Amino acid sequence: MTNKSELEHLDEKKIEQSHLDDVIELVKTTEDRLKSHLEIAERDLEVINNAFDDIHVGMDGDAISFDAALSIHQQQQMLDERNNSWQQNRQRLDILKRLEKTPYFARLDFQEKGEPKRETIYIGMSSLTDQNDHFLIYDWRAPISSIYYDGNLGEVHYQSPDGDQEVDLFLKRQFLIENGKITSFFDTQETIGDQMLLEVLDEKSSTHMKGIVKTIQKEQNKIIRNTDSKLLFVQGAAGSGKTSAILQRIAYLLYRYRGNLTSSQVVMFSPNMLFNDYIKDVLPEMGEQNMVQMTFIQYVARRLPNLSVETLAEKFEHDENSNQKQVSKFVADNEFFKILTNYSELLNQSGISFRDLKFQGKTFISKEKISEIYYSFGQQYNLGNRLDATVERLIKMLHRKIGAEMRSKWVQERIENLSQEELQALYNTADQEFKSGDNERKFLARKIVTKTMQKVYNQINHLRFINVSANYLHFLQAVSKVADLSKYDITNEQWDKYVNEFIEDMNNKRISMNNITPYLYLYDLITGKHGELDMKFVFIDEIQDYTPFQLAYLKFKFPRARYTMLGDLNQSIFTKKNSQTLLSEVQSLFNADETKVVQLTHSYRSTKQITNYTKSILTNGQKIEPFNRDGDLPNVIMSDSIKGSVARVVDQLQKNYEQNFTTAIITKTLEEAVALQKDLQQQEVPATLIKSENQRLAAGTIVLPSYLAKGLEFDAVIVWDASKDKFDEDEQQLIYTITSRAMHKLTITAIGELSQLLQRIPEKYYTVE
Ligand SMILES: Nc1ncnc2c1ncn2[C@@H]1O[C@H](COP(=O)(O)OP(=O)(O)OP(=O)(O)O)[C@@H](O)[C@H]1O
Repeated sequence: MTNKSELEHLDEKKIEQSHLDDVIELVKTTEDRLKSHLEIAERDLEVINNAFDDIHVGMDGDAISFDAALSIHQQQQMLDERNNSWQQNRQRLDILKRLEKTPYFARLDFQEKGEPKRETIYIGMSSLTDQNDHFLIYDWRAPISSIYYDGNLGEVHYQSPDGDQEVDLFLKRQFLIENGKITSFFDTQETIGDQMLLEVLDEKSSTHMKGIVKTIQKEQNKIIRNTDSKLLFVQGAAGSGKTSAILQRIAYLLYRYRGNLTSSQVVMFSPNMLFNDYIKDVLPEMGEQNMVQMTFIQYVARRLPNLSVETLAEKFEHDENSNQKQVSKFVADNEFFKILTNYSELLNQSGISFRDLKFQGKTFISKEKISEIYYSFGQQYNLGNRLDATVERLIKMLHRKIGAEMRSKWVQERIENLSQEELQALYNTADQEFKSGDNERKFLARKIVTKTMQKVYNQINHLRFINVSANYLHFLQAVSKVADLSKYDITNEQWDKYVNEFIEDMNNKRISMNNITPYLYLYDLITGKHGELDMKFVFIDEIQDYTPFQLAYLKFKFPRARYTMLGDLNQSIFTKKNSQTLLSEVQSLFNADETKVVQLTHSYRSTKQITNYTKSILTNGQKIEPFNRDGDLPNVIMSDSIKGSVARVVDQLQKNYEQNFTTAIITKTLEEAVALQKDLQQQEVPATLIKSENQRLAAGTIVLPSYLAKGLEFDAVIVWDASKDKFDEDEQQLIYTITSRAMHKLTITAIGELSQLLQRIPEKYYTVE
């Protein structure tokens, strides 16, 4: 830079700072205005609440007059409205407080095609207008803001509600602002310049994920702003910003469809609960509410509270032999989904198993009778309305039974033996009067029988008379007759074994991950349960760990939703898929013209040195391009005993600490994590053991098993015990997942000899100590 241009730059900075000061001033006045609105609203709420109390006090006994009821209703409505607007204003105030520190991060100068004048706009986390509705800040999600992320200078396009718009872009300026002061700014030709990205990526990791609004990349912007695909499938390398991009996408969608979309109509399936905790601040920091978030296991297991469902740890540490693998593959397949769907159609003629409905230990309506009723409805009925009609009929029978039962001996005896308190509890009012003793008896008899029969009523309404496990068992038994198992390399004996394991599990009140989804699917088909029609967007992260069956089931459960699926086929730690099969299986669930596939190949998380190392682990890997950020080469520490290796880990922790790096030590299994943390404790090295997904990430050194590290990232990672034969050949993806968690520093430890999977990596990519 010449002196002149330096001077110009300084002048320019002054002008920008003075503009920034003006904007901050306006933010502050807007804040003050809002605060006084809030105070008034709070006082109003108090007044309404007090009035409410007065109405309640004014009511005589239980009889509510029509006027009082109306008044309560009106007051309630008013209260709700005020509460809502108070809530909205509160949220807006939080946003303004953030804007006060950093109102915007970019400026664009452009001229819209056909317009006479150039325009200058500033882009920030949220929009801000002055008294004349003139925009001082544009929300990063506004249509025009798109050109900040997408375009180079010159002619660029963006999508507005009126269609494609063309503009001539003259200037793209980025600001770094701290507490209301511009620390630096730079004009860029590029999409989002490397300089700003580099500064962001150089920051330290934290126990909570950060938003990426200022530096969204062009490819990521495509994902964020896509609105026309039914299925948006994102394949991205480790650290390519898949998770970051979907969180921004959710914020974008909530903005774009404001008024028609609420956060409860967006659900995200994530790899584990630890990850949920990790990402939970991103949306609130953008002024949006979090979506519904859960893991697939949570989603299915909550429907079967009486069965214990295989856990993440059990699933990961359960070693299958090759026969079992074949069966697991078959029951996880799309084909199996179809077989089950077809089987359910046969059930419309015959075959559903029922349970006796019991009352006081005796059969009240037998399963044969229920079956007779169920199949008495004509061919035009489907499974769902057949069941509804059956429920209706059973309830009628129950009512008849109540009438008959009222005269029975046990009821008469019960009435005679009622204590004064019990009597009082049965009467509608304390001083209830009856025309005759007979009337009173009838009243009490009905109350007693209805109360006792309530259980049966609940059983009918909750469909307890359907024997779900017997139905599922019949289905499993029928599979070997309706499907050609040899096509899947499965013998009849192997299949029988699988069926017997299901029976054994049921006897022990357990269910495997393999069975739970087909089990629920059959239940839903029998009960005719429609999916959740209200859900508008479904996000599935780490898609590679889902089976085609599970995906088909989710599609069935959320039939109207648009899907965003993200994954990295190189990180399949459960399904161990190594090809594009998943993508084609997923695509088969959607129309090709409604599907969009996006590839993210740049990896932002790790230094160039770490990415070069981790990508060499993959022999069949996708294209991965490191981001040009420098750091140390990964180091491999060889020891000849566990004790020696622990001592070296302690040294490395100290070195990382000196560089201000937080370290995660990742072990393959939970057992190893527990043992290692104990060893560290003995050496008085503090480290938190994360042994379950229900825990939270802690600050400082942590030790955790591989399957809990999914989706997370740490300044420094130490891979514990990557010794020879520790990882099988098909566990390439697992070791890739572990190592790719490191942002700035990666260390591998091994005892005796290094894992054969890591020996293949070219020596130039690491050092050995
Ligand atoms: N455009 C961006 N600007 C700034 N940081 C980014 C950007 N994209 C990604 N990052 C950073 O890169 C890191 C990795 O991002 P993220 O966790 O979203 O990747 P991922 O593809 O979901 O990774 P994985 O599949 O390995 O879990 C995060 O620290 C994120 O903040």
